[in-house]
Amino acid sequence: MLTLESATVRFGARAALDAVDLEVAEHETVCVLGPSGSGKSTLLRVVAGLHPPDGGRVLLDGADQAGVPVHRRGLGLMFQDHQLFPHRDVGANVAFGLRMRGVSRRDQEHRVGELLDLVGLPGAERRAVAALSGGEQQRVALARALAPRPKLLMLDEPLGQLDRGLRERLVVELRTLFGRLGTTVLAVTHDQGEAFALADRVVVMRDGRIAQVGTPLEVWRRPASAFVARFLGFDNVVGATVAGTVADTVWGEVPVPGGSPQGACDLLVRPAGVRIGTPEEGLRCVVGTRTFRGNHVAVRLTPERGPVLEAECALRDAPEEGTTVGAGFDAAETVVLPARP
Ligand SMILES: Nc1ncnc2c1ncn2[C@@H]1O[C@H](COP(=O)(O)OP(=O)(O)OP(=O)(O)O)[C@@H](O)[C@H]1O
Repeated sequence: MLTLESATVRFGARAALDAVDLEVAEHETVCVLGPSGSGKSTLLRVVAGLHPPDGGRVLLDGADQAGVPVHRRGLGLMFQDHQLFPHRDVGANVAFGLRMRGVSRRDQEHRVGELLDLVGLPGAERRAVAALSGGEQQRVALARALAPRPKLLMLDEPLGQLDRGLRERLVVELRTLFGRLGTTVLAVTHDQGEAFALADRVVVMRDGRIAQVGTPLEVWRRPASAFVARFLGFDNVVGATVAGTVADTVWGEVPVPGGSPQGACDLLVRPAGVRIGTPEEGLRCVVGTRTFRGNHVAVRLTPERGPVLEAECALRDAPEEGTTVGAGFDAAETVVLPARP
């Protein structure tokens, strides 16, 4: 339904979007992720028609959108810079897009009621926007974006300003809602947790290019590069040379899954794949900080050689800070990443 063909946007000599190809299928939720400045908002703005591409094309249902203004693209926008109208009540905010399209007053009222039920704010039509909590305002903004039944809903940091607990709850609600409505969604977020919980596919961006596209599970299991691995929060990445099922690294020999690419590469060892034993077993390390994360502990280990290692262990197995332990590696939790460029 949405196709980007080699979409390019330049600011001066720099490409904020560098020949990006992307397809979003009908009923699909795609989340674009990436560090600050990687081009996420630029991608959304090009699709929305808020910024013309300097090269390439944007197609919606096969139709080239060159020259088509924002309000003619059939999109629902929920952008940070499209805040609610503070002096209008909830009903008037949700009805905005319908009024613009000349929908009759009766139909507007009916649709607004429907939308408010849908986003969990039944009967809120006459409430003042300023008197709503952040989460409620977010729901109103969503109802407003959905009201004209857009063919594509575009969200920019949809839950950005909300606190963590509320975000986690809303993200599940959104996913259920989009599934039920069959809405096609393109969302941008810098929060990986949010993207992974919401998306059918995630797009990881770096310097205006796509670093990886895949389902959350694919990207999580097999990051395409050291960049993606680090972006996902995996810091145990070292240079390695793989021969058979063994990677030679600064940490010593690390077992890797059968069928891994051979030769020079980057190697990711997930924290769950670092086993902590006695100093006689494996790589000698001094135990640094321990961070309690609900049902496990993240332990930072300083090995006798090579970069810091993060290990994950059960609460009762967490070693004392300052003690010396031995680290072993589990092949099932290692991923051979493509060679460095
Ligand atoms: N109007 C503009 N003029 C000049 N440069 C711009 C403009 N808009 C964006 N850029 C540059 O383009 C690059 C991509 O910006 P963009 O806002 O798309 O990134 P982003 O991934 O959305 O970042 P963030 O997460 O911080 O919002 C950045 O280097 C940014 O400085």
